[in-house]
Amino acid sequence: MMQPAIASENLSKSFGPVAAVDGLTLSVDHGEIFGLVGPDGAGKTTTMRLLTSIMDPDSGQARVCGRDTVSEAEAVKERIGYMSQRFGLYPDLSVMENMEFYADIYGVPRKGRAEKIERLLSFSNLTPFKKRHAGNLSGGMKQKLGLACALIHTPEVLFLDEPTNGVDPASRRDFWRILYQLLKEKVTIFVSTAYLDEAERCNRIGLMHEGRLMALGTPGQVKKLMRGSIVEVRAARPRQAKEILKKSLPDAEVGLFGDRVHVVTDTPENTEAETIRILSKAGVEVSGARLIEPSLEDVFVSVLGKDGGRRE
Ligand SMILES: Nc1ncnc2c1ncn2[C@@H]1O[C@H](COP(=O)(O)OP(=O)(O)OP(=O)(O)O)[C@@H](O)[C@H]1O
Repeated sequence: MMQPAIASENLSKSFGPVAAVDGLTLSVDHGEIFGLVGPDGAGKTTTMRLLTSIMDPDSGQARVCGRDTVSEAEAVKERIGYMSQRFGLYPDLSVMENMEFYADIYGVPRKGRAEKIERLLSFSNLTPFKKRHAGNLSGGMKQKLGLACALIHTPEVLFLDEPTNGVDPASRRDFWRILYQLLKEKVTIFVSTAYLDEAERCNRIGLMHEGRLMALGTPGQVKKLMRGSIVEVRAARPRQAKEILKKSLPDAEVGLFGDRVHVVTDTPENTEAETIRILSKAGVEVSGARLIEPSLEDVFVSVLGKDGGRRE
């Protein structure tokens, strides 16, 4: 039987009193795109560092491409690509020179190297910019160059730590198109993100909070973990509507999602009518209340608590 691309068992790492990664057990198959989702400080970066053999765990173990991340760290590093949050691009070097630099670092053979760089530049739509200094690229283009550099040695597994953080929506879509192309070429992708719309695009996701996996499965399976139903309320003054509903419905969970108020309840039929009644009585104009399918964001709030699970 083929080994999974990534397999970890009870992987743990603490920094003083903080359990950054706490008993992480998961496995990712070849050709899969797996999303690690969680708020800032959840332990995503530490997980990446453990799986990419940059840091050793305190306990537990992990195998990547069939190799142990501690005793066979070099073999792991040869087979993976890693784009960290502070991926080192050289601003004074051109796009092309950055690629050359990483090709040297990874020991990519001279023979066939030029073709490979050309192919990666074209793949990431950077060919027209190959002479431009990396420092003068837009945020989205920098991320694409980072990706191209992480792919220079044809890795089997690609680790991407919040690759689209702070990138505009159009560039994020563009970046994901490239990731899907890579999947077609049978690269396994392990990506962390704080964006839930991106999590929806993964084959499977792990929801991480305070170093632990709170949920693991396809986005559809994770959504089924949601307790209760959601009534979405559209009101003229959503913030005020949220506060009023919070006070009037102490047993329900009330949150603001964009300009909509979500009320989590076990009795959706009653709640639909009740929210309209409560808000109308308080003088807040309501244009509708209806039962909706939970999004991953709803699940996130329901699993992690009202603050979204941020660790200070
Ligand atoms: N080198 C370190 N020394 C001390 N504490 C650390 C170190 N690295 C991480 N931590 C702590 O471990 C916890 C998890 O951090 P980690 O960076 O893995 O989370 P994250 O989910 O990647 O968040 P972010 O997106 O902000 O990087 C945090 O409380 C963080 O402060």
